[in-house]
Amino acid sequence: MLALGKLLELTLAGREPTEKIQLTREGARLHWLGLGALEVTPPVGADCGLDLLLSAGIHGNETAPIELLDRLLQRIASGQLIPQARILFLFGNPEAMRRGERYIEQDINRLFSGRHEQSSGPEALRANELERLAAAFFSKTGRARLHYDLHTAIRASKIEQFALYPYAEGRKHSASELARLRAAGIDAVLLQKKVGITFSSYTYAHLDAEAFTLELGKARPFGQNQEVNLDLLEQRLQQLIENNEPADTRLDGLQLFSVAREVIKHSDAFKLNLPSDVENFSELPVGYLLAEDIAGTRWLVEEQGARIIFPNPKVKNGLRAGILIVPTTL
Ligand SMILES: O=C(O)CCC(=O)N[C@@H](CCC(=O)O)C(=O)O
Ligand SMILES: [Zn+2]
Repeated sequence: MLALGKLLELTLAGREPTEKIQLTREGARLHWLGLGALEVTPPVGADCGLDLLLSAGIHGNETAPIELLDRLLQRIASGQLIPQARILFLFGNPEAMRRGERYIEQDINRLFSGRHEQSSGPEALRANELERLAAAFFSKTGRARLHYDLHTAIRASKIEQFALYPYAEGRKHSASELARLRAAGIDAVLLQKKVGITFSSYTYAHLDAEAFTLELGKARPFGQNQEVNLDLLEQRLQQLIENNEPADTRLDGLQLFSVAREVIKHSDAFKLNLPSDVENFSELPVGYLLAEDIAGTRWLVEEQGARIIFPNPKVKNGLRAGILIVPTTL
């Protein structure tokens, strides 16, 4: 296998490879662009016109997707997988990955779409660099652009594998992208209703890519991901890379939700009225007092069929401490 196939090892060791560009025997080109960043170009004449950005490790302790990208890249570097798509592999937060932490100083996934400019520290610098790498990758015209930002969740989930589909003014969510996700084993999709500050929101709203955050199970340390079954997603990604994806337009069984409200923590007085082990997608009855905050602020559930995801009272003030979602249709 080519040495650049060991991007994960290089990233965790903080090492720069001696050779930055290598070619596989089949003519695919691997180009190391910087820490945790590698671009794959298909052999001459084999390019199907898809630009595929695959990122993981935006949160350093979410290791199952990092291991998945490592397997895919190793297969490309050893000639088992011959790419017909351009691919950018990104490991989001290398220092947090080394420490096995979600982040070092601040959540990098709240620093995109220019937010990093109002901030400082390692994550702000890295968010700027990731935006620059993604923008350069998606700068070629006339090509399909797709970004999957792979994550795992802090807590258990009633629906294990789901996606968040960002929002941009005047743009429609794509039914064929939803069908692609369904075939990849995704059971639910949350449609965002406003522009966000996450990595997938940036590539969707600013770089015109189809983009998703994929939540793939519960976060565990490296080597302990046996319970996270990524077989369907892995198979689908390989098919995308090799350009032999079966045409699949069915949405059968895919549950759709839309974001009703983001619960924002305003102060240290914020109190979330949920058990600490509550699962994502737990239903909340109308009238339930979900949270309380400074100056008598109360978050009462008003929506029929509401469910909670990502409840987290420990986030910094000003950030989202949970999302209330409701069932929807396209
Ligand atoms: O489990 C949790 O509470 C968080 C899991 C996670 O990291 N989710 C992403 C979702 C990104 C998005 O909204 O597209 C995040 O919170 O950054
Ligand atoms: Zn995450």
